[in-house]
Amino acid sequence: MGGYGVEGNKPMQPLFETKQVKGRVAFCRKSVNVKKCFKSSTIYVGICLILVYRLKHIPSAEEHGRWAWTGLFMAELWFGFYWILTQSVRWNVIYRVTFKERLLHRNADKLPGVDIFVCAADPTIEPPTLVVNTVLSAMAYNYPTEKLSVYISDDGCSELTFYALLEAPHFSKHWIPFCKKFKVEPRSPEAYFTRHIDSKDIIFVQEWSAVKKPYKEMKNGIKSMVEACSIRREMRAQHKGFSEWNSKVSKQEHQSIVQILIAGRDTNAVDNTGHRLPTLVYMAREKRPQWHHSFKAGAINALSKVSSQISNANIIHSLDCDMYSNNLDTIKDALCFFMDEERGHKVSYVQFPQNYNNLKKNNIYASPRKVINEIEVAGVDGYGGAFYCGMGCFHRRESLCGRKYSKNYRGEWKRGAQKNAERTVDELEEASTVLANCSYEKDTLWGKEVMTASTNIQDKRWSEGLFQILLSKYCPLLYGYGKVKLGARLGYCVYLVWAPTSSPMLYYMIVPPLFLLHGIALFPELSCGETFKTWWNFERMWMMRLATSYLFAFIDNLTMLFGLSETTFAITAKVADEDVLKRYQHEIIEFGSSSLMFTIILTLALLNLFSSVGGIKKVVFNIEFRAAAGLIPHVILCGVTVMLHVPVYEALFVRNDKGRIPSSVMFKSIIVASLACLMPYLLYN
Ligand SMILES: O=c1ccn([C@@H]2O[C@H](COP(=O)(O)OP(=O)(O)O[C@H]3O[C@H](CO)[C@@H](O)[C@H](O)[C@H]3O)[C@@H](O)[C@H]2O)c(=O)[nH]1
Ligand SMILES: [Mn+2]
Repeated sequence: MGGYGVEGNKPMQPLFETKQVKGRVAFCRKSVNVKKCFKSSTIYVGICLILVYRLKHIPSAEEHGRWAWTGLFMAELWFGFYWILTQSVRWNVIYRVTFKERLLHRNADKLPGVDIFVCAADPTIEPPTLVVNTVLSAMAYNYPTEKLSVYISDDGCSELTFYALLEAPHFSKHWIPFCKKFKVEPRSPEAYFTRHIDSKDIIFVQEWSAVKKPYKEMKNGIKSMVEACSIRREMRAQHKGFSEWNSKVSKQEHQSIVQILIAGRDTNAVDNTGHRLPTLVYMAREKRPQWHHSFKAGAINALSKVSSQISNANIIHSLDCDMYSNNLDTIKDALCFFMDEERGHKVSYVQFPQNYNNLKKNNIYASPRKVINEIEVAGVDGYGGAFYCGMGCFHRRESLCGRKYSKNYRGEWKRGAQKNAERTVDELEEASTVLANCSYEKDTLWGKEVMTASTNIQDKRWSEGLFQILLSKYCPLLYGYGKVKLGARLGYCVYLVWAPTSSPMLYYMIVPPLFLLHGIALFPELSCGETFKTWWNFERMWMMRLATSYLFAFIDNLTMLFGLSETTFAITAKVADEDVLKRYQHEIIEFGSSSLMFTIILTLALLNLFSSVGGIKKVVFNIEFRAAAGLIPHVILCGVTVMLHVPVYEALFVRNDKGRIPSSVMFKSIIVASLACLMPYLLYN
């Protein structure tokens, strides 16, 4: 490229800029000041003092509680370590700003092709309407449609999902021009139409209704098909694709299917205003019981091969079937990073933050998204690190296919699928179907280089996968040594150690209450932004997550390590029944299932309740005040735990909706908690 980095005689302006969050300690975006710095130093000193105290006062071998004391020391050591990890991502938070006008000004004629992958896996928990909405949102991105291709991977191999996708081309003819004309946001029709519109512009209101009508028809059509659980005869006859679904096809076992629903170069595939529609492809990769399908990673892998035959775009963007971009220009934002003349070649992928749009004010389930997105991800970025979170990521196809970074390589943006210009749709389908076969990867590097990345299900799956990375040769602390800054490596570890952190937390929730009941002191004698509720909810959920999901993940990892079990991928449900939604609106937590998770939570809650009551009794009636004083911190610790668990007691004693704790869980927990309470008596009397 002639005159690289220079436009005319002036130096070229960058396509993105980096902004440092002012001050060094970004605990919270706005309040960055000396007070916070002071706070973190005090916490640090506090942690050190606790550890010193523990070491100096280890009970002698004859005294009670020596092992418990040592255990608490270990737990506190771990918490201290964890706290230091979390600090690493708070000292160098940066934000990136893009300049899309400059991008278009300099690259209008050489914008690259973009292949968007949408993954779906189960037609019951990921309803076809949901999938089709995500697909439509991707088709309607504000980007030249002839450069856009949307691929859907259906791991559920469901003809209902296929049917829903056949509807997408029709509706997109209304939807895409409407979006472009009125700069609609978000571009998922469902999300858009459920919003309240308040416009006096008559033309807009008319067109709004004119688009909503076919949307409703499409939605109802899909709904009735799903309810009937089968495709009507006359529908089947309309598309050759249905012939793939014969009696032998099941979710676990079937041949590969590739159907091009809109061929991008088909000049008849245009919207209502005569503009070309983006390419749309349905794929269900082959599944055979004897081949491991590697879950979502396997799906992405198959999609990248299939798409290489059809559109072969330089940029790959992946979305989960329940997600959509809330910004119409997301693609251009990503391109500002890839196409920056100075630094673009150093960028292998661009990850956008993932958010949920129905979080309530007090965030009852304490989704850590805000902290992750606004601080931790940006904090790791400050050290030159980047998270890959799955959906919402843009990759260079080349780096996804294993090309190694080289200082001088710039890549060629205008590539694309010219090689396919001569082939017919049938030929393309045939060629790419082979690529979605299980055996295609045999003895090749496909899929071997890709690591299978592995609410409660999500927490467990994540913490499990992350802990696996910690134990693997890719552990950032070691693998990144000399390549990535220490700050980033520590930052990655904040997540990787979720699962093992469950042990010290459980220890803290079980041992001190038991010793309190028995009157043995384990603590020194007493000498304590967002809504308070949000913070409080956060502490509660953090405790519960550690004690359940992360614990399960920890155990699963250990059993896997010893070859006793295999990786699984439990897909998160994307629909909730109305009752549940109503309770969620009122910020009431769900406990209404008899899973082991709730038994553990309730047992711990009861244990702490019993112990606090017993402990308070001891402190009040203890004649020797010095002995009682040592118990006061216990009472406080258990008291705080009890207060954190108030919603659990409510769900047990007060509530009578369907989200309350089932009696089977209650009985189990009472028995276990009572037995645990008797333990100190059995041990020490
Ligand atoms: O065998 C499978 C299993 C899952 N999926 C798809 O993978 C996506 C993620 O599954 P989901 O159950 O929704 O997981 P979440 O925990 O909600 O997803 C988060 O966590 C995943 C990793 O655990 C990331 O890949 C996602 O991008 C991220 O949003 C969904 O679109 C699924 O359809 C498949 O395609 N094949
Ligand atoms: Mn999901």
